[in-house]
Amino acid sequence: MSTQAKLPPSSIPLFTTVSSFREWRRKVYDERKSVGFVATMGALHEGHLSLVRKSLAENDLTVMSIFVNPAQFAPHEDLATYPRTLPGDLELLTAESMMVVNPSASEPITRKASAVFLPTVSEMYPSGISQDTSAQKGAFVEVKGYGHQMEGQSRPTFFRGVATIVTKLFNAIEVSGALSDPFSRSHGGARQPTNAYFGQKDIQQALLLRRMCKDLLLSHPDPSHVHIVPTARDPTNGLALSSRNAYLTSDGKKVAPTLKEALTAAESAWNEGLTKRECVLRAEQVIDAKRTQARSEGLEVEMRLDYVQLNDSGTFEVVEDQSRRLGDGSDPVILSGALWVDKTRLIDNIILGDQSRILA
Ligand SMILES: Nc1ncnc2c1ncn2[C@@H]1O[C@H](COP(=O)(O)OP(=O)(O)OP(=O)(O)O)[C@@H](O)[C@H]1O
Ligand SMILES: CC(C)(CO)[C@@H](O)C(=O)[O-]
Ligand code: BAL
Repeated sequence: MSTQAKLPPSSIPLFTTVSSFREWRRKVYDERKSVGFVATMGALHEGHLSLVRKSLAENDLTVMSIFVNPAQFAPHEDLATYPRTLPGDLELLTAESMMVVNPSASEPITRKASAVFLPTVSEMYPSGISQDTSAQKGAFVEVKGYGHQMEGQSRPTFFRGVATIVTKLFNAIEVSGALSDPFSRSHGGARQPTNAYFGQKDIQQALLLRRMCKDLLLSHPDPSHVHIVPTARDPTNGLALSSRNAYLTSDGKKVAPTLKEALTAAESAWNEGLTKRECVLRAEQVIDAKRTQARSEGLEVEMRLDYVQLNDSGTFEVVEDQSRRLGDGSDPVILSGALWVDKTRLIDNIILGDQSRILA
């Protein structure tokens, strides 16, 4: 099944071309299997594995893609140095298994990941890909009006790159199932994955992708099959797990949890009824205090706050004050932030209001 000589050994089938992947997908379509899809850039950690576990629990089969997508990195960003750890990733994924009770079988069955899609850059971008958007050729997907706030303010070309690659990945898993087929109808046509799983850590990305599925009238997944899974954290200090945490120095690791602490302080301020400005001030105070402490302890680390923001989770528009009431049936508010620790950019968020309206 493996189509590339240099791939590490793997008991999970690996596919590097769209055609070989689709062949596999067609076969499982014919076998009437539901498929869960977890898109990643590799360098796997517990956060990725939490998405895999949810998919294993909810689908017959689980597929992961590992692809470091050049189009979502700006020219000055870390495409060249992004951690690439395929052998370790495959070991972690292979170790994941889940017992599930299948009503049609007498014994519980064990589910494991069923396939990994590892395309090359030229497979995903047949017209080539430049990180300079003005030099790009080919088709791209933009979700207008939802990509310039929060992360998009600091990374203006990021969401265009993400929306484009995720559309391609969804399409790569397409099979031409007959829409008249009853199984196909109940699974939205079986042309794209049954369920897709994204992490809350990248909340704007996940919500924007839901919006994209809605606006492009995608049926597989339709927006209700785009699931958002809570952020997995380091249990000792609350730091959101992230592949880029691997860049942190030992001093950097000591201050990295400050972002979550700052957001928690802002959350308390919000719960006291304060305005956005006051909430942001609280967060900044936490970071300033940690910077002072780090200096006094002789840590060699620089911290620079990129932003702390409050945004409506439906529109992404900035929420200025409590006149935007929670609990009145309206969309929750996202309290999010980005912090540079030396050259590592950390992001995190807290959902204010009814999380169940977003996480599912
Ligand atoms: N801590 C986490 N908890 C839950 N999901 C996560 C976590 N970290 C990443 N994910 C999700 O895993 C998927 C793949 O993410 P990706 O491969 O970019 O990893 P990452 O750790 O977010 O990397 P980076 O450091 O580049 O942000 C995304 O849907 C992302 O939101
Ligand atoms: C969704 C994604 C795999 C697209 O490249 C990436 O942005 C990520 O890993 O979060
Ligand atoms: N986890 C989001 C991918 C990125 O920052 O490029």
